[in-house]
Amino acid sequence: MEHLAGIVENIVFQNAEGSFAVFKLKPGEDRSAVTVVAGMPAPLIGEQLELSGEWVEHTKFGQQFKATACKRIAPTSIKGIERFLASGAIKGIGPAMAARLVKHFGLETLAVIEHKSHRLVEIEGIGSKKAQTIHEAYVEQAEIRELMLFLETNGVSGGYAGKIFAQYGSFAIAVLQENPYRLAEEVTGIGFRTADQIAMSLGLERNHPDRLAAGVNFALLQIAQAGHCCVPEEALVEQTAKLLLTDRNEVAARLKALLKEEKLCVEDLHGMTLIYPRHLYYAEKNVAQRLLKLKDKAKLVPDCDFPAAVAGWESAAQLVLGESQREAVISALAHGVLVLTGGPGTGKTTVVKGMLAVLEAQGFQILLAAPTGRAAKRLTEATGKEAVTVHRLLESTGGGESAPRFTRNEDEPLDADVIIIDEASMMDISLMNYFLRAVPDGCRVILVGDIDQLPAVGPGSVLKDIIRSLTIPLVRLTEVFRQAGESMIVQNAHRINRGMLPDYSASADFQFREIGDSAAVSRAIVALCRDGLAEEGFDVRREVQVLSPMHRLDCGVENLNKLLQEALNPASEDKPGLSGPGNSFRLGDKVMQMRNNYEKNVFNGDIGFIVELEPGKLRVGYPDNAVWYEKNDLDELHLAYAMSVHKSQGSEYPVIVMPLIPGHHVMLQRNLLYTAVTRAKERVILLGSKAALHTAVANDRTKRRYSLLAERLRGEGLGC
Ligand SMILES: Nc1ncnc2c1ncn2[C@@H]1O[C@H](COP(=O)(O)OP(=O)(O)OP(=O)(O)O)[C@@H](O)[C@H]1O
Repeated sequence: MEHLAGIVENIVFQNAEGSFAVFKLKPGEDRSAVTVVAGMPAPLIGEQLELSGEWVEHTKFGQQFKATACKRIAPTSIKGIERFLASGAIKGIGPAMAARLVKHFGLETLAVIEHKSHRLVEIEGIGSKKAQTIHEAYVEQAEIRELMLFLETNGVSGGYAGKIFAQYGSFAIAVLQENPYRLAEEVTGIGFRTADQIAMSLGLERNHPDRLAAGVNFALLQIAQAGHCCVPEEALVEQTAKLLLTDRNEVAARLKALLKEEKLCVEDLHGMTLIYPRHLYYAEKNVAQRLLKLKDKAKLVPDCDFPAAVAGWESAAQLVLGESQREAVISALAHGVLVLTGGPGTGKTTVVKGMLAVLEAQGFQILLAAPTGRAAKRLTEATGKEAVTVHRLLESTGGGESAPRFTRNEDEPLDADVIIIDEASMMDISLMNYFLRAVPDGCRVILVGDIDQLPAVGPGSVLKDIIRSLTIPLVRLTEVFRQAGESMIVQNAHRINRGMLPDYSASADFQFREIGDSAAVSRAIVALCRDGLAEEGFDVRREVQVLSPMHRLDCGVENLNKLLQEALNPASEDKPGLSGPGNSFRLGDKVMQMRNNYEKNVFNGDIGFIVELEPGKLRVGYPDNAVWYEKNDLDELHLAYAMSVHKSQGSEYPVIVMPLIPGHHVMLQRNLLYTAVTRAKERVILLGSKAALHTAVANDRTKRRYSLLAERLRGEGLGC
């Protein structure tokens, strides 16, 4: 083991995850800088480091010091102090100010900033307010550096320090020492594994009660992320024990204690014990309760001949409704809660227009909403009546993902007699709960959606469960009203839904391009977007959406995004860039918000473009607002040239391009292909192997999600 000490001169490279950096270190005034490679986040320029490691010879870059341990020391030389201050590490100090400070205070500069900040006013350009800001920024920075060191010593990337500091401030290290698992619950973007790494490094026992409890919660979180509201007890114990590498019996005993303390909830049904996280238990229970209540409590429509009212609208609209369509409009008048489902072109929007007309004629106050901004916009365009997102409807006012705050709730319900939600298949159990809590008694609720599409990304399969319960009035539209030949996309969507291969023989709007290997498919997708579709006049970044069934592999979302970014928005000297975990962003990039952020008022799946980029932060322009992201928030953003089919739900695009390759076999499912195809308005282009297409069409096995909503609606011995 060799040792090397010096001042960081500049950063050559750092990866987005903060786990690897290459930098130049100057070991002394008279020695030239050496290259250091280290598995850690990049240090600050001007920082003094003491490194341990070994000298290695790189075939291309020559001699380098490979550091395995790093100790950071506050800069001690005049030059080091100036470089450190000039690096931008302290808000309010740039290179010119750094030079002035060092010239005036010399080696004492950092001590003055920290302990005698009133003296800073001796420098031209610093008033007492600015002196205070500089002092605070320095102290905070010093604390963050200490926290970074603590994290790195415990085997965790120092890159998390900013987020952790933002949550706990000066108490951060104390919190981590007391119970590191709080990180997983309280700091967004930090999960169980990071917390566990710290705990293990601090010497916590494997079967410590805090660790077992955190493991159970993490396993439950993973289960919820897979779409379940609850999980059989044995499966939870098994998964937790595997995760923690501990004994099953100890996990089972800890789980029993958590249930006794009511930290988790439990339900016994048909000899099966199902465990819930608390919030999902109460959400499911409340959704069932509210639906049953609203179903029977609708304001009556007196003196109205329903069929005559509907016939009146048909003649006014010069349209003859199909039988099921008519039944749907009549049901909207007759029932408190109604589910309307059907595939593309079966007339859901037409029926919604009919419902609006007949319900408005009764003097009802009607609100329209959809789970995503794009779906709400489409509904507005189709009906001519303003529709908003469910979050906007409920007047979201911030809060975390697990505890959002809405102005509208049971105490301040929505002002409406009828609320119609489109794309309701995308509502997970939590959002449905928040929504139904805000619906006043007597108000009608109409849920419109296509149950053959993928279920919501979040937990539950609410719309399917409601239908499965057979307790809520339902109208299913099956007749396709779009003209045959008008759109092969709609015809093919229905073929796929029935398990038949799509017909791509003669139509330009539904194409299948057979390409053998996956790398060639990814290249073909890039060429199609950059050249083919662009030459045809499509605004590729806005009108074409590449979808993929998977995240990994050549044709997965991640790789396609990298290739498409390079092709559609290449790097150039005058285009600034910024790295986040997993993604490097450039001015002009198309990006997607990956989770609900109630503070910023942007939500999972929102798409925008980077409109401004400054050192350490960038701004994304969304259709309705523009939002700044600091470097710490960049894990919330992904490139969106390509996206998963799940994320595309609720949106429509002129052109959909999608790879279908055998390597994606676990995700080759009928409802996934169906969802992808129904996103396209003008053209679908599938590229890949026929075998993969056949597999996707034939595979209608969808995993049932654990949920007891249908059973609760049926009152099967469960409290609700
Ligand atoms: N009863 C009807 N008679 C004639 N045309 C109809 C009828 N119902 C719907 N259509 C027409 O069929 C087409 C599809 O209807 P609509 O847009 O309402 O369906 P949708 O289920 O909302 O479809 P998508 O999900 O694809 O948007 C439209 O052109 C509409 O005008």
